[in-house]
Amino acid sequence: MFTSFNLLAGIDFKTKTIEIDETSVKLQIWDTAGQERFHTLSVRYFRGAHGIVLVYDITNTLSFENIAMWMKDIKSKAGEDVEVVLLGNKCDKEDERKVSKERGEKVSIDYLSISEYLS
Ligand SMILES: Nc1nc2c(ncn2[C@@H]2O[C@H](COP(=O)(O)OP(=O)(O)OP(=O)(O)O)[C@@H](O)[C@H]2O)c(=O)[nH]1
Repeated sequence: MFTSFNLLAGIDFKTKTIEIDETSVKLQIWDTAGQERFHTLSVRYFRGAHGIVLVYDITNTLSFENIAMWMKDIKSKAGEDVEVVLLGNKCDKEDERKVSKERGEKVSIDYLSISEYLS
């Protein structure tokens, strides 16, 4: 279970402790808003991150097009060793898909297709 704190409008902070190879690992997860009005604020949290998960909505072309902007910011503001994963969300809505799997896969980072509802 996640312990969740809503620090500011547009930023959620969650912690979770998991076991990996009998070692206890505490995850700190910053959930920043994708909306334009929170963009500058969200980018501040890139610095010091070990991993960044970018999520777009497969039924919304604009949300995919925004990924390029986020990648640019990650390149300039996050550390060089940061791991980036791209998730195409809402794959339960295949009939409403606007962004092809191929477009998602063309972005040169790890790509996965997911659904919050089918997990
Ligand atoms: N069908 C479907 N709906 C989803 C899925 N994931 C999220 N939603 C819906 O999409 C809407 C937005 O979800 P949020 O989790 O608020 O999205 P968000 O990316 O955190 O939004 P921001 O933080 O404002 O950028 C909600 O109505 C969710 O119920 C999914 O996998 N499938």
